Amino acid sequence: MDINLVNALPYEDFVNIFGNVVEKCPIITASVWSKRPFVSLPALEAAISEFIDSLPESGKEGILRCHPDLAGRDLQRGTLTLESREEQARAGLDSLNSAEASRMTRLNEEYKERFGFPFVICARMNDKANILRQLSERCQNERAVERARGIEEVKKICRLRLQGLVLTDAPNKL
Ligand SMILES: NC(=O)N[C@H]1NC(=O)NC1=O
Repeated sequence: MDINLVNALPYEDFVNIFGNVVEKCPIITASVWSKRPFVSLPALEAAISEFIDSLPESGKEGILRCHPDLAGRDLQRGTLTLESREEQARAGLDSLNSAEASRMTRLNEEYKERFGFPFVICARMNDKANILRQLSERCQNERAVERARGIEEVKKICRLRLQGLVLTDAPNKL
């Protein structure tokens, strides 16, 4: 999809197509529509990033809380968003053995208990062993470090989702 086409979209279509580039946060997409025209895809990405950075810390934590656990209840129940389902499958999180699954559940709970938001990592850039290792290591961090780290990961997920929508000929939601 050409950037000129993106810029020409009415907000209903823009939100419909790009509303989940940040998981379950269509308000971000709806807000950056006002910043059109974007000179390029990275400019659209930068506008999203700036919006996120402008939020208070509670808002950033809110974004993290919109993310499903990795290999969690939503995956088991089939209630993940399409994007998250594909990302988690790509990292092999839909085929954990029982030892891996129980370790993931225990560490996810420990992480949420400690920080009050879920562990977020760009699943497409990691495999399951790496995710488990980072989950265990990041449980040891300070809350502010983890908040910032989680937001960095949200931005990586967003970049890959945007690229998937704009740089491919994948059918969009129009
Ligand atoms: N918890 C978490 O990191 N979830 C996200 N990660 C990712 O790549 N897709 C998601 O939904």
